[in-house]
Amino acid sequence: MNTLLSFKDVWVEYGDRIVIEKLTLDIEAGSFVSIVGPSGAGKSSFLRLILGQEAPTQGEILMDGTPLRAECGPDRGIVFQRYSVFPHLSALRNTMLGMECEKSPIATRLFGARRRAAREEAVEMLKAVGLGDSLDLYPAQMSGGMQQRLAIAQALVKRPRILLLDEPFGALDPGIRADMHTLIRRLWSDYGLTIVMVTHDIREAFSLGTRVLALDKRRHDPHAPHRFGATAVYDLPLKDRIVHIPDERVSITID
Ligand SMILES: Nc1ncnc2c1ncn2[C@@H]1O[C@H](COP(=O)(O)OP(=O)(O)OP(=O)(O)O)[C@@H](O)[C@H]1O
Repeated sequence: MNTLLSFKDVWVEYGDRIVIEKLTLDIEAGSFVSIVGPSGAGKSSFLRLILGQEAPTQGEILMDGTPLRAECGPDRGIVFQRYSVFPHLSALRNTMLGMECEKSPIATRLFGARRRAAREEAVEMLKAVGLGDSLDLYPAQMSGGMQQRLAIAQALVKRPRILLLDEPFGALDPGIRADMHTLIRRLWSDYGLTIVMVTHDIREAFSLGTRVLALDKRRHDPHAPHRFGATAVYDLPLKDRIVHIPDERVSITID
């Protein structure tokens, strides 16, 4: 087992409200972890911890054995249910922007050969998500499914190792969802990603995940619901969907 992330007795508290408590678990490189749980159980907080947008109140999170930096890095990308993309930019500019911000944080614009290289990478990524014919469209001219494809391209163009998905398909029609499931499986495999996905759809959790993790409170105080936080109450590994780990990148086959 090649552990990518380790949570060691992690707690998240906001003032006197405990949201996550005593969370200890490892996430294997190349796995696809589905996170389920009731509303308010701390699923998005869990993603924010991995993203580095938030630091644990207690405990520690290790990535490759070293403490995770409490800042968003290019090694982690995220896709939300909606509104991830910029409405005033075309699909191509939306996809290039991530690279421009990273490589030119002040001007957020690249020039000359670097710009041409970024454009090529963005076009490749848009092709990979099925938007090769929509480079010049603006989000308002796209369907919900196309916008989510764009959000995925935007996250993946920075070549993250970990892709975080926060109910990414929740707002889509069932037929489009099925297409998106096929897409995300392919990208997971092609790019050797480790995926952590929050979903309210239990079927989706089981059909995509190599592991399903349920976050919920083990203890309730009806007079003070904020006193206890959620932790991993179920942690179910699903068949052998993870495989070879050549070098550091991971290749995956799905049975
Ligand atoms: N910055 C914050 N300050 C105070 N409380 C917060 C903050 N962020 C989240 N919370 C609280 O933490 C709890 C967990 O929120 P979180 O969004 O992680 O839950 P969730 O499981 O993702 O919920 P949902 O399924 O409804 O999206 C909620 O009670 C929320 O009100």
